[in-house]
Amino acid sequence: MVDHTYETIIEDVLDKGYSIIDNFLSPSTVELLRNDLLWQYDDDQFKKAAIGNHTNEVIKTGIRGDFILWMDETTANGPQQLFFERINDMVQYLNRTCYLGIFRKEFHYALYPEGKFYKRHLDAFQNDDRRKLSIVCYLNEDDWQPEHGGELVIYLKDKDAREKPLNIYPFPGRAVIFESRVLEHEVKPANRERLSITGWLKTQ
Ligand SMILES: O=C(O)CCC(=O)C(=O)O
Ligand SMILES: [Fe+2]
Repeated sequence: MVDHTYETIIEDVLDKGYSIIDNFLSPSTVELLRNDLLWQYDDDQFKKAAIGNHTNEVIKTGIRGDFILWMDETTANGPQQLFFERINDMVQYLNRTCYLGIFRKEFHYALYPEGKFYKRHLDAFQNDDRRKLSIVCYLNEDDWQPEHGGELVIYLKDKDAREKPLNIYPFPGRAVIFESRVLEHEVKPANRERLSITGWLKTQ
């Protein structure tokens, strides 16, 4: 059966390299995940995010200032299961219709304290290019406004190859999907805590 949301995602990513999907997660799922994130954060389960992967990771607060907690699907609690069901449904569709060959994924919760940011970067590692698609899902409060900041800026190119940044606000329920190896992006500081799930669909 044709799913219009997924078809739009596929078309967007092929055309433009990214897709923005509002209501990717329902308000009730966002609230459950937000409460779970905050509970785990208060329980000291998060660690300072590092740059690089397991073999060469370093903490550089001048580059990124968020705290993360990796999510394990095999031990997922109720809210996390809702999240993985949503992702798995999408991945199955992408694999079936586009032969994307995604059979691994990794996701983490992220909390950016007020004023923290993640400087311009690419999500693919120098020593590992298995990350194909990056996905960010925002878990912020319903009253998040543009003046709270915290934009995801993606650096697009216009048809003359001139750089054209696009600001995307982290509204709750919204997901942004983009090609990990292609699109440079950054997270601007917000004037309140900024909550999300970030992850990658991988080919191996
Ligand atoms: O939170 C976002 O909007 C993007 C996060 C990001 O770029 C990353 O974790 O690699
Ligand atoms: Fe990133």
